This record gives sequence, structure tokens and C-alpha cells, in this order.
Amino acid sequence: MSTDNTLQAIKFDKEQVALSILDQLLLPYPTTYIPINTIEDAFQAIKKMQVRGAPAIAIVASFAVTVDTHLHLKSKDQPRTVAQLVSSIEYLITSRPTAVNLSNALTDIKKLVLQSFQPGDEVTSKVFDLIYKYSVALFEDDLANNYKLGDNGVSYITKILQQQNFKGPFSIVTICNTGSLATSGHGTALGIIRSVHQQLKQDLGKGFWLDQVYPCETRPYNQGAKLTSYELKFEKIPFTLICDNMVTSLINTLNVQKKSVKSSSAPVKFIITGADRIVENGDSANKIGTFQLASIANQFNSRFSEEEKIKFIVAAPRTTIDFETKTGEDIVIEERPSNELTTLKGPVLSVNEAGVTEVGEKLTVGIAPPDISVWNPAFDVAPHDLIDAIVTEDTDAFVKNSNGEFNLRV
Ligand SMILES: CSC[C@H]1O[C@H](OP(=O)(O)O)[C@H](O)[C@@H]1O
Repeated sequence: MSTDNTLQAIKFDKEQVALSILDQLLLPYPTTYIPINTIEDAFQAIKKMQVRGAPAIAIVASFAVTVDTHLHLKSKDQPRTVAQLVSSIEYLITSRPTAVNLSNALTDIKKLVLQSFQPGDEVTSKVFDLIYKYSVALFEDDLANNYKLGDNGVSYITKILQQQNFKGPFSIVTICNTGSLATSGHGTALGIIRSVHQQLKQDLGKGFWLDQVYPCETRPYNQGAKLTSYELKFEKIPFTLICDNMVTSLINTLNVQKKSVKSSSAPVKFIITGADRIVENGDSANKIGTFQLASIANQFNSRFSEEEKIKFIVAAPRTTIDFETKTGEDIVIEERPSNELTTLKGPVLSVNEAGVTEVGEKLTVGIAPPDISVWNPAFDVAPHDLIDAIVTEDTDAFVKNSNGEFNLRV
């Protein structure tokens, strides 16, 4: 195992055909890379959320099928049939049901193999080659697409601010983690924030600039507090961490009362989230709490002038769009274990004589009575009528037509 203070969630050695992932359950404290050698290793790591984020879990799953196949071919074990490989792939799809990237990628791999081979055929190096090429392309395309998505987000944000005749500093609210730790790099919603931070700086003369990011801590698994804060701090992007239940007060303080929060008075102009599954009509499943953010923006906008309105942006690569599902009503929402809500895990922190924080052993702390009824859906669905724009790697952001409908087909 290696430790590495990096934002690289996934490491794949093309020559050695070796896969390791950053154990994200230990972040934001020093963590380790753990090897993924089998489909079962990947299932467990995805299920436990040692790796999470819709694009990242699809990439890790695809690479895991590649590595598993490679190691099996090298072993002296009984050759595997295509049917057996397909069955393992179908098992891996069940590790997390809501994020469509996972099922899309593994279904693509299944189709690729079955287009050229019969179920009873032996898994040979030719099968491996198909899977390897697909997995490497998925990883590399995701990274390239995230930079395009970031630029498209900047274009949309610039257009809106110009239309609203907005001048000065602005803020962005986001939820969960949608950055390098959730993708192959740069990120989706956090990728837009990275690109905005780089391209809309005060000294670049556009007349408006990003002053503050407000990441929601994202209960109950705290991806915002643990992961997005880690990324924003790493990139030196100005941010202030808030609880999920603070967003209404934040917007009321900044945008309505025109007062400051900490040292910033920049109004919230955008709420930017990721997605785990965007369906045909634009309804978008994302981390629990996202629907609430869309509702909050809608509530304020009902009182705001056009120039004051807050825009709600969903950011995702096209691999997150599910054209098989017509509306959000049909999206399966993953429910997770109760203990994610009734306990908190983390290291013991102590400050030594030199004032340096030392990271000790990992503990689990109870924050609710044991054996109680808990509801822990990992996602909710923001209806398309509350979404202003869906930003992908395609050139222009998708916005609704005069009938209030998205057309996500290009
Ligand atoms: C680019 S990540 C997309 C999406 O995935 C996250 O879910 P999880 O942390 O449970 O894997 C979150 O909903 C992000 O918005």
C-alpha cells in the first residue's frame, strides 16, 4: 500500500495492468491506495464507498474486469467461459443501483464481448484486449470530457451574468463531491467550479468573479465536508463549509439582507450539482439533499427579479444520461445502511506541543440511540422543471424550450 497526498482517485498501470484506488473513507486525513485485483475487490470497494462518484465507480468497475481477466489468464486456474465472465459483470452492476454510469459501462463491456464471442467460448487474450481497450478509453475520455464540461459551464455562467447585467463578486453553492475524487480528474460540478475559478478571476476584467464556494457537508456520509473541502483546500479555491440545513439562511443573508457571511458579501448566483442518473425528460437523480437545493432556489426565485434569480445547474458527462428511463419516477433510489446516519467514523485528532494536529487511530462514534428506525436514501430526484441548465461535454448547455422541456438528444 502507498500513501500519497493526491487528488487522484484511480491509478491504473497500463503496462502492468494493475489497478489501485485511493481509500476515500479515510479522507481528508492521510490515506492509502488499495489494490483492486478482482471483480469482488471492486464490488466491495464500490459498495463500501471506498471509491464513489458516478463516473469513478464506472471506471473502477471497468478496470477491475480488465485486471481480473488479465490475472485469471495468467493463473493456472480453470479457464473461464464468456458466460461466467458475463455473470461476474452482472454481479458487479448490483454494487450501486442508482448511478447509471456503472451499469452503462459494464453493459457496454458485456455487449462488446458477446458481439464477438459465444457464451460457451473460453475467455482468451482476445476477450481481454476488447475489455482493456474499452476501459482505458472510458478513463481517458472521462478526463477530456470533464475539461470540456468545465469550459461549457463557464460559458453558460458568463452568459447568464451578462444577461443579468451582474457586476462584482458572486458565490456558488454545491453539494456532495463531484471533483477529481469522483471522476478521472477535474470533475463535473466541481469541474465547473475549478474552471470558473481559473477563468473568472477579478483581475481578468470580465466585471464579475467567483468570490466564494459554499460546499454543503452532505449528510449523512459527509462527502462535501470530507472530500469537496479537501479538494477546494488543495486547489486554494476560497470556500466556506456549511451544513445542508444552512442554505436558506445563507441565501437570505447574502442575497436578500445583503449582509456578509464570514468575510464575504458575494451573493449566491448558482447552485451547481452533479448527477448519478439524468433521464429522458431531464429529471436528475443526485445525492440526497439536491432536490431540496432546487426547491430552495425556486422559492427565492419566485420573489426575485430576473436579474436577481439564482440558476440551478446540473453538471454531468453524457455517460450519466439514461434515455431508457422516461421520468424520474422510475429511478431506483439506493438505500444505504442505518449506521451511516447513526454513527460517525474518523481518526482521533490531537494537537502536539508544537501546535501540529496529529492524526490518530480511526474511531466510530455513536450519534443516535442504537436500534432505531432510520431512513437513509442515498439520492433524491430534482424534477426537470426546477433545473435551469444541464451542462455536459457537448458545446452548449441544455436549457428547456418554451414548453419547459429538455431535449437531451444531440
Ligand atoms: C461526479 S459524481 C456524481 C454523483 O455521485 C455522488 O454520489 P456518491 O458519493 O454516493 O457516489 C454524488 O451524488 C455526485 O453528485
